Amino acid sequence: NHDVTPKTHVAIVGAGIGGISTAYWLKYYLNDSVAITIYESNQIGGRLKTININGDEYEAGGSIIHEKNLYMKRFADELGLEKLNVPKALPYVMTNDGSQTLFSTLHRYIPNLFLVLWRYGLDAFRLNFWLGRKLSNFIRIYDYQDNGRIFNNVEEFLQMLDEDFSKATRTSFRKYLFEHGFSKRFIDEIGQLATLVNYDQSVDTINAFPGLVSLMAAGSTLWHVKGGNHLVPKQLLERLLKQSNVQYVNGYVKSVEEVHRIDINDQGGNVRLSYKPVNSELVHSVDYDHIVLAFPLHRDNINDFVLQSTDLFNQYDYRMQSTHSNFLSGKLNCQKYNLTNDECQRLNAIFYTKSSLPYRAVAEQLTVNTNKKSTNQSIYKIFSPEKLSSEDYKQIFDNDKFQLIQDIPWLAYPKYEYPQKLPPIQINKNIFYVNAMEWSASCMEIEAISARNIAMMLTKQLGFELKRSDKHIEF
Ligand SMILES: CC(C)=CCC/C(C)=C/CC/C(C)=C/CSC[C@H](N)C(=O)O
Repeated sequence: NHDVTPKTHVAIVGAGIGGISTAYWLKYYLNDSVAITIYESNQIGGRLKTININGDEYEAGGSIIHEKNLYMKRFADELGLEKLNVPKALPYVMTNDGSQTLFSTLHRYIPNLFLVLWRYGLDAFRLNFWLGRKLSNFIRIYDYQDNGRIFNNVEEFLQMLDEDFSKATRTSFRKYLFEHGFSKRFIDEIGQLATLVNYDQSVDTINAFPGLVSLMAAGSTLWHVKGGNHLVPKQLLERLLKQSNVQYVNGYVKSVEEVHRIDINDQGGNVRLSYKPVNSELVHSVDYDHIVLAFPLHRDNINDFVLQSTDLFNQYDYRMQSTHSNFLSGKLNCQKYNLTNDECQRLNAIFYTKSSLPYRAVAEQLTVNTNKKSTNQSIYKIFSPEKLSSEDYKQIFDNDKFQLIQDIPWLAYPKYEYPQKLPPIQINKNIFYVNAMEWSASCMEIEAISARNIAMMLTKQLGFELKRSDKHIEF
């Protein structure tokens, strides 16, 4: 019933996948009893974005989704967005520092499975079996959430799925894999490749939970949204805005603070949000019942943002990992790997396992619309922790046969450590923090899981029944 006056007013700060899916789940549970205002100073989609090169779009932010990521799948299906599988068998070379090949899937006649078995022996088999079991434990989350189970902090989330997930946050990925019986070669190559490519950290510095998520991303069926993953938050927002009591404000939120009301009859909100619309210098203040922070709080932004619990954040040094996505056209230098012309033509990616190198991986890009390479020229994306020089590019491409199209620096994900300090999901009674969960491991699905959990916490706190999952929200 759209005439019902909302009982609670919620502000969501951030229109990335975390913020928009929080709005989705809040509407799912509270429908007309909630009024939502979403604030964003930048583009909708946050770290989900594409880049246009000569009329073709390529993923420039979060790019892959696992086949068992059921919330991302649900969103795409409800929006009628097409899911395109990431091709599995694209040939690649793995090298330590570019001077020699450690492993390659370029062989025309020997199946990759044999190559893997030859190099990694039984580790390759055990990995599949073991990861499969870990994945079954992870996907328990969907049943738990469908049945109304809430977790109050990140540690509880990990514990309820698999006790080993929580232990994993306290140890290095190298030690964890070693203790689970994997060989040094497997750890130095497969483990290292997975964590460097997905989180720009080595097996020695990252803790084992994001390590596991990286391995999940390296060895499974993955997909992306046709047209770009950012279409999920963008189109969800468009649909939500057609509902009653959902608003969007293009403004920069400067602060969020609790309001202490002296008069108990004073019915104003509990938390005050101050913001500056993007095209104005005027600061406005609005009171809300609840505020959901849907962007990462870290040591470089926490003090710009007045939050009474900053102490809680300052005592831990939460940092983000800065990453550059460099888009180039060019021709790879294949001589280093003794490849024939034909092999060089087929080569899709080079992965480097030496973490002190200035770059992590170079891969030819597929357009987000066709899932195919550009017909005009080869477009490559190189991940690097710092800005690259032309000398660096010359190590990868044939002589001067390359052109830098764009270097996109971004704060891509948290910098993980062990033991991992995990921020609170509920900062105080009325302020929630969706991105706390990305300090377990950062990916779209974990944001959507976190969003549902917060919507459930709020629904319960307001005294409403949590409905059992009946699959679809009605728009
Ligand atoms: C921990 C276990 C057993 C399962 C995790 C399941 C899961 C959440 C899989 C997601 C894997 C994935 C697609 C990770 C992406 S990592 C960040 C990446 N660089 C990106 O493009 O988003």
